[in-house]
Amino acid sequence: YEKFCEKSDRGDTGCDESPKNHFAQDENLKSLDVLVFTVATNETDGFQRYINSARTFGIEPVVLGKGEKWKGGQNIKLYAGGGWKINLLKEALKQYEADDNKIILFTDAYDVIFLGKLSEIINRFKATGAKVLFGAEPYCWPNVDLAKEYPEVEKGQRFLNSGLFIGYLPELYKILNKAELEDNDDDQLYYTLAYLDKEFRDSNKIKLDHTSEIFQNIFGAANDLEIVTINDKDAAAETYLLKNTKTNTQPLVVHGNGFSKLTLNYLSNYLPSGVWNSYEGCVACKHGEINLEKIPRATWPVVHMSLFIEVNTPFIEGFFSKIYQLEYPKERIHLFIHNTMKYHSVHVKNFTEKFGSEYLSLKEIKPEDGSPEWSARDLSLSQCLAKNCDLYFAVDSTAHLDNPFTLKLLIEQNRTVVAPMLVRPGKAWSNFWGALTNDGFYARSNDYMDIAYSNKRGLWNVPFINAAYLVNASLLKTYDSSQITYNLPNVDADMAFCYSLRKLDVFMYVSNRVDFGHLINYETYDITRAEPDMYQIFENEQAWQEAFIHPDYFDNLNPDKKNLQPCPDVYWFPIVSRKFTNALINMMESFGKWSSGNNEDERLEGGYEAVPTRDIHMNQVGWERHWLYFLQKYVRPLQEHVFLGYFHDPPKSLMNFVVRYRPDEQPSLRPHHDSSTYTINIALNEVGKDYEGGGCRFIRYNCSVVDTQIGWMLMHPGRLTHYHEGLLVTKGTRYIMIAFVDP
Ligand SMILES: O=C(O)CCC(=O)C(=O)O
Ligand SMILES: [Fe+2]
Repeated sequence: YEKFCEKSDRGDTGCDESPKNHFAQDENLKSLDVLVFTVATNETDGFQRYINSARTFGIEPVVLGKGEKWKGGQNIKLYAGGGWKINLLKEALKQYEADDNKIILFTDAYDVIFLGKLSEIINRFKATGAKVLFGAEPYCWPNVDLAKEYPEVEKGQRFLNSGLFIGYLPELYKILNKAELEDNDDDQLYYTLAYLDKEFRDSNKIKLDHTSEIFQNIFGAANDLEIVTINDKDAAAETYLLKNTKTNTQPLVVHGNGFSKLTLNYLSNYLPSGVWNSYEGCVACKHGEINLEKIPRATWPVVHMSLFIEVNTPFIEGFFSKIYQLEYPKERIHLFIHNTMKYHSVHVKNFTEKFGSEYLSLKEIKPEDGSPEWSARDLSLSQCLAKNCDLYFAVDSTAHLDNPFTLKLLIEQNRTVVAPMLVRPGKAWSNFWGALTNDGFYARSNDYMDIAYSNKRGLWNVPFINAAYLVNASLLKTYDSSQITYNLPNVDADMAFCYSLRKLDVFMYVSNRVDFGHLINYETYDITRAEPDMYQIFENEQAWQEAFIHPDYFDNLNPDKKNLQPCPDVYWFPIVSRKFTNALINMMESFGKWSSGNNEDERLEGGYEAVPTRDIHMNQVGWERHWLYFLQKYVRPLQEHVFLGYFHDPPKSLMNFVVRYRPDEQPSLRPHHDSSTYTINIALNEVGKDYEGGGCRFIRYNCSVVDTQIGWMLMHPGRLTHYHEGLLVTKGTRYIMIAFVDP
């Protein structure tokens, strides 16, 4: 399938296709009489990786079978191919028949990478004394019964693998012509029988690379392999080598045969040395990138953006606003929304009614439609094709794309499948898996934590992604809907999808080259509460702050900023957002059990309140822990900022409540001291609009704050100096949030 790089009608896309490797120059390459052959019908991700690794060392393999239909039989999944590979090679070598010194290196393509120079490969080959050398593996395949016919070995692997071999042309040619074989016969069996013919083996000096001097087949040997890091003081960056710790060798060609493809994918994040290093991050991820800025916006790829709301999700408004803020022309985006949650119908409606018409098209699947996740996801893939999309972009409601350039950057990355790395902040939970168990479930790779915490940045080939990812639609056009699907019995939709991609050897990349955003934790979300997002301060701190803290809050702490002081030692700060003030009022009014305003108060330890208000305590709505955390995290720093030298962490507060003043209920509060070291008093609604009158008067200073600002907080000492009263509310309802800190 095509990449944008190869689209001629897109003009100069800034594609950089050729890997450059400055330290791997092979000076001896030209003098070598070697030909490198491989077989590949399609330019898959694996093929691209193979070619890139070859070019790193200046190797240009001859690709046989390019563009043809695979004729190598059924066993493509287990071993890279069949007899067809042999017949292709035999045909290709015909033209060289008389050439005695010529050396032929054959490798599979999709699951192979080069780790070293061709001249070094030749040197090591010559040192073996073999005329033809095959790679070795621990399994006798495809015919186990032949195992006993193999010579015993002291060290290394005993059996032949046909994915990697090297030989002089005459001897190799003899092997290729030893017997007839059909295109769909097994190539490994063919070579095995040639090898097991002792007389033939000896006369043609056919050997196996038992100890992986050159060839490393991974299957069955993954535990023997280790990536070694070499920090050379004089080098610009560290180098990486593959080491076989069992044989103590450093192989030069590595083959992810059988079920070891994922191991090869892991290794190829670091190998060949130069694709990634800790100074520059990923070097290889620049290959094939495009630059959208070089293309007129009106011709930017058409994206089918599919949003999935499969769980009740905190901060869904934030989710939608980040989707809306993505830096991409909306007239190039088809929007598809699958919502299974009735609770979110109103949020979806708010978004689509306001912004839906800006998109190229809009399709919505509602909870009433009752379609299961996999079918909605499969449908969205086929919608993408029906709309002739260039790209498919899936985003789950738990994925907050904080970086507005996310979509654009992913497109520019220009990979078949790429996900922006998203994590639950401070947690190891992310939207990718570094490794898989044998039965396809989560396993942790060695580098998982380093990637999840962005200690290592790059573009990582991984076996599982979810929550947000971009798929090049040419992939969807290449395979049919039974091959790429979210529908698989007994597995959830994401796992089914990734399984289909793995089966097709499509690479899934996750990028943390920059910060893209974060994941929402939905596990404790309780939609039976009024304002459930308010209760998410612990689970989703970052989103909570974004939603509920005043946009100017952090400016309060700026040393150059003069904090407002409307009365002596009464400080005034913006602290919470309108979302917060609305939510807190709603929490209290939904609960509704306002106190009587009498002195008797059974909520208090002493049962008596000298200066009662009409109020509801935070613990009555199950929000006390949250409030105390808010005090510690957002209020305490302000206190330390203005009342110097007083430290009390965490702040204590027993009395935390919302007060309601009304002309016909309790309209004012008589002069009093608070039993606090300091008191905070947050205005929850708007004077002049929601009520008239009100405010707080500090009697000793004859100073009143009456022009209170919604979301702003007064902070004042509680005792002795700051004798105060609540002024009369003459109309409407006034709400304030009060806490007596450090009583
Ligand atoms: O109405 C005001 O702003 C003051 C309230 C107050 O002093 C209190 O609740 O202790
Ligand atoms: Fe007070």
